[in-house]
Amino acid sequence: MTLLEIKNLTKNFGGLTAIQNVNLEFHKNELIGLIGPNGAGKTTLFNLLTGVYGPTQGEINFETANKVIAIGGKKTSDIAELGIARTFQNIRLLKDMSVLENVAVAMHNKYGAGFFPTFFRTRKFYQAEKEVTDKAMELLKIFALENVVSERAKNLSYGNQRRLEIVRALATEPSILFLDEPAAGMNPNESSKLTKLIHQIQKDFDLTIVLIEHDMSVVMQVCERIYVLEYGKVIAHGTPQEIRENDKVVHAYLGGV
Ligand SMILES: Nc1ncnc2c1ncn2[C@@H]1O[C@H](COP(=O)(O)OP(=O)(O)OP(=O)(O)O)[C@@H](O)[C@H]1O
Repeated sequence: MTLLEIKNLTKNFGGLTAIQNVNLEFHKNELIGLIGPNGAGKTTLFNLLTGVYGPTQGEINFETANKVIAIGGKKTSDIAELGIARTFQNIRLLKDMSVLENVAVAMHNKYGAGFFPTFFRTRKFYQAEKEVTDKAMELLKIFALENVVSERAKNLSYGNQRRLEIVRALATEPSILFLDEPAAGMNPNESSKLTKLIHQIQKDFDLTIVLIEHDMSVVMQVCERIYVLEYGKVIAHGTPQEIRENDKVVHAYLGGV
């Protein structure tokens, strides 16, 4: 079943067309890879899907609560509220806050107790606070971060910062999660562990995950379907096996060598 559909999507930056007439769809509960050479338009596509940019042309339709909503050009916060979450290529954490606080802030909208209970510290306030902490701890455990909950985010290792970013995105209880190079900068062992974890959470949380990743072994291992972008266009789409054997893809990556 289609969760998110993109129709004839185009994004121009002045004279440069970063996304050109792209059509694609993401289904419920699948893990999709988005690959392509540097500058192909992968991050721009994520930015269009999460409201960082508005489209120059085209439609982005997202299904939620049995309704289809056009989200192209909507504000980032409105899109997040609909159940669309993401991580960034450059890690964006609240660096001076603790690991637990980072997750709690991300959950704030969903579990916030409101002004009155918060100001007067009512039972509802303490109940909401406990709910947030329990839920945050549950997620942090899955990502093996439960022993560093009091650390400031900036003091975590690079790999743990990346994992915390994913926890923050999951804390918003999304139905679709966009991960922009989650394993970038990790060593092969860390990267392989994270890949398995992403696969696991996609199943356990009934999530749709779209993954931008340069490491082909990662993409080929876990993704059910793959879209390949080059110069802002979809040049191929299919199963890992089909993509591996696609001449256009081989050409795009190897430059016809
Ligand atoms: N805000 C912007 N203003 C102008 N040009 C931009 C902007 N954002 C992206 N571009 C251009 O759009 C094209 C696509 O960039 P994008 O970052 O989406 O590619 P990418 O596939 O994510 O690349 P990489 O794998 O290197 O991260 C590039 O030519 C880039 O320079």
